[in-house]
Amino acid sequence: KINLVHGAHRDGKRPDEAMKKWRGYGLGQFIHWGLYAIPGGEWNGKTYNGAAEWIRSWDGIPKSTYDSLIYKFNPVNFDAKAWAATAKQMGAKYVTITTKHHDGFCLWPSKYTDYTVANSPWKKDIIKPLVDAYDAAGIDVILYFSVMDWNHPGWRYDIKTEADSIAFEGFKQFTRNQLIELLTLYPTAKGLWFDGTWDKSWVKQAAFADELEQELRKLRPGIIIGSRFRADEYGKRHFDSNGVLIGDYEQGWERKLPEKIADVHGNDWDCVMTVPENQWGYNKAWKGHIKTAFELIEMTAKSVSLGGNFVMNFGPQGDGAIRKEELQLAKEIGDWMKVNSEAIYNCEYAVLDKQDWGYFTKKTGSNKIYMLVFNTPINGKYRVKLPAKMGISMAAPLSNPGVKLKIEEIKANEYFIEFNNPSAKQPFVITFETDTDKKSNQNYEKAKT
Ligand SMILES: Cc1ccc([C@@H]2N[C@@H](C)[C@@H](O)[C@H]2O)cc1
Repeated sequence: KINLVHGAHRDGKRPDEAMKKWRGYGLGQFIHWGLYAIPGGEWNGKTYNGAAEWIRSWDGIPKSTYDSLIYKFNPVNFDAKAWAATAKQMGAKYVTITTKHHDGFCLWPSKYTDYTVANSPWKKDIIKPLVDAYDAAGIDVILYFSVMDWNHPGWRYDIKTEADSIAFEGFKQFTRNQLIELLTLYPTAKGLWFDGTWDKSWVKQAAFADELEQELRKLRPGIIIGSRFRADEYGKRHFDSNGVLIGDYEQGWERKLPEKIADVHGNDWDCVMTVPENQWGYNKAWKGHIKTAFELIEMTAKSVSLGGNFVMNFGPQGDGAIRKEELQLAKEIGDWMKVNSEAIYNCEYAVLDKQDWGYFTKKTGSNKIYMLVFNTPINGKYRVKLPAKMGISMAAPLSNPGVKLKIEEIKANEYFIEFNNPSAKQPFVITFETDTDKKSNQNYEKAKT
C-alpha cells in the first residue's frame, strides 16, 4: 500500500441513510441545458459531428460570438414544473441538472461572475425554480458543476509558468466560492456531480481539491460526491494509487455500462446515458441511432441488476421546452415503470448467475427476487440457478401475483419456471421468493426421474 494523504478517505459503500436512499433510486434524469441549446448543434446553417454542448470548441465558431449568446438567453417556454412533471411521469427518483457547463455560463445568479442568467434577457434564476419543482415532485436534486470553465480568465489547461500559477490560484478560489454559493443557495441539493476535471491544471490540485471536498462535506453533511471530482497526489483519478475509489460512487460509467458484477468492484455507481449516440445538449439534428424506450428500459434493468442506477439525459431546447421525442420516451418508460417499478426501486444485485432471458434484481432487505425478461425462451421455461440450500417459492408474474407459475427442479438447485406469455411485446417481470430452508417448501415438482 502506498502512503497517501489525498487518496480515498473511505473504502466500500457508504452505510448512511442518505447514500442508502441514493442506492435505491434505480432511475434518474440528467438535464443538460445552457447557451449551447440556442444554436442546437448548428452554426450558420452548418452542422458538425461533435456533441452540441461542445459547439463553442468547434472550428469556425468565434469564441466571442458564442459568448454573446448570453444576450439571446430568453427561454420563454421554460417551465420548471413541467420538467419535474415529465421526470415524475417517467419514474425518475433523482435529477442531475447542469448549473454551469464547460462554457462557464451560470444558470444561477452567481455573485462571482457576470456570466450568468442575471445578465441575460431572462434575468431570473433558473436553478431555484428547478430545485423547488423537483423537490415538490419528490425527486432529489443533484447539481452538475463543470470545474473547467472556458469563460473564466484564470482557467488554464496546465500550469506551466508562474503567471499560470497565479491566474489559477484565482480560479481555484472562484471555484470554491461558487460551490459554497451553490450549497448555500440550494441547501436541499443531495449531491454535486463534477465534470471538467481531467486537465493537468486541476489534476495537480490534489491537496486543494481534497480540502475543498472535505469543506463541502462539512458544510452539507451527507452530500454525495462521486469519483470524478479530484485526483490523488500521484494524479490518479476515480481510483487512487491503491486502487480505492475516491468519492462516494463511481462516476466513470458515462455512455457505457458494466457487463458483469466484477466490473463495479463492490462500489456504488450510476450510468449516465445520452439518447442519441453522443449528444448531451440540445441538438436540432436528432440523427444516428436514437435509443428506444425498450433499450433504455433494458439499460435501467441491467444497471440495477449490477447494483447501480441508470440516468437518462434530456437536452431541453433553447426556448426552454423539452423536445417532443424526449417527452414521448418519458411517457413510454413511465408506462412500463407504472407496472414494473417494484423490480427497480430499492433493488440491488441478486447474487445469481445471469441467464439468457434477462436480468435478476433483488429487493433490498428482503428475499424477493425479480426476473426482468427481455428475451422470452421459446419453450416458456425460465432457467434459475440458486446457491445450495436455497429454495424457491411462489413464482408469479409481477403484474398478476395471483397466477402461480409452475416450478420444476431440473437438477440440484437449478429450476425451470414456466410462463407462457406469447403476446408479450414489452419486457415483463416474474417474481419469486427464496428461502434458506429448502426442505420447507415442496411446492415444486421433483424432476420426473
Ligand atoms: C471527452 C468528453 C468531455 C466532456 C464530456 C461531458 N460529460 C458529459 C456528462 C457531458 O456534460 C459532456 O459534455 C464528455 C466527453
